[in-house]
Amino acid sequence: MVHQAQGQLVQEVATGGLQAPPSRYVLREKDRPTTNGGGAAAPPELGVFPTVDVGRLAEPGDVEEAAKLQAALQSWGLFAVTGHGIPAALLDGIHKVATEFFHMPSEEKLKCANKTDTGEFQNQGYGIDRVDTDEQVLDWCDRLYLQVQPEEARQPRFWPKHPPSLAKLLHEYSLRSEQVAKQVLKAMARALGFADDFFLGRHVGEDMVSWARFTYYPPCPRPDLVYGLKPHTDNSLVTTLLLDPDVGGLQAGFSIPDDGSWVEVPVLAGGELLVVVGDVMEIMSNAAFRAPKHRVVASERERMSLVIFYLPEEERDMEPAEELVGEARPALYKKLNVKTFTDGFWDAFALGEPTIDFLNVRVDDKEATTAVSAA
Ligand SMILES: O=C(O)CCC(=O)C(=O)O
Ligand SMILES: [Fe+2]
Repeated sequence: MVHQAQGQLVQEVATGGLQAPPSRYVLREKDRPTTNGGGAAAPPELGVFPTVDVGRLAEPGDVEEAAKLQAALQSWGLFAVTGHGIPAALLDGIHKVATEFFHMPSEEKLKCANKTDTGEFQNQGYGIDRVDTDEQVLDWCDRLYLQVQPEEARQPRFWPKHPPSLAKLLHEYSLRSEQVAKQVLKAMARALGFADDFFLGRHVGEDMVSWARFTYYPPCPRPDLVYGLKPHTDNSLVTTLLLDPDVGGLQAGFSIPDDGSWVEVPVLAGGELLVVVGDVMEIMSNAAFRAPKHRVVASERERMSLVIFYLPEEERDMEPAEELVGEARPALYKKLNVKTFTDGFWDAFALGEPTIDFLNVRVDDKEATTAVSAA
């Protein structure tokens, strides 16, 4: 339920020598990042933070790299990617220019505001994430959210005209990022013993939809009291992230050991991208791959990240691939429409709930037993 009042830009809240975040941002004590495991080193079960070379993954004979991907998917569900061939100047350029965008006066940025022509909130554009209730604890970030693919679905009114190179750099970066996402999806198919076109082509279709999210985390006077971005799993098959090369804050949440630990994702300063498995992949793979929970802890320094989410086309249905369902492993998730899922993501996100639980997508044990015995 979209609230009438959508709240202030965090960047405006954060100006003028603010001593502490206003109460709308302050978490209950039990949720605060410092009292809740607050970014520990990885437990030994997780191993070192995984890095995969996508150039090597493209060579089907490279079993060593395939094994690294497999291990990364079974442990963290997210990993750094090297060997993508994206020029450092492009990565650097898009990061700088997008940061410049957030440094421009609000008046300029609000030309791309996340409002429809009649002033209603909509996901696309510049602003804060959707506010649904007065009780919702707000995240310490502003964002610019844009549909990137298919190209004909882009809505130019939300694409910044300033800085002038931003749109062109986003376009160039998105072409490169798409190649990375596709390489990873092909390798994930191979990791399950299928051909490259198992996800891309067969279960996802030929054309993916993609959304870019630039997130700006203004300097926060008390990072221990707020979330930069609340815990969530991504609404995607896979997500590529260009993290801030200087300021960390992304943390992954694990249930090993089962104490709600949060583990720091390292700052990637060598031109690596990060790839994260999303909910849609968890469903389609029948939980062969799981979407990791993650969150961002704010900082006293500003931070900017660029994320691209890859999804199947809206009108398609998603469900566990039939090849991954059998007597030994019944379908763990129900079939549902991609658009229903992505719309549900925003409702769930505002509540801070996982979309899969919010939309009741999991098949419960009783249903699973009935489905198997009926088959
Ligand atoms: O800013 C980051 O590092 C992560 C952002 C993120 O998880 C998201 O936009 O889904
Ligand atoms: Fe995310």
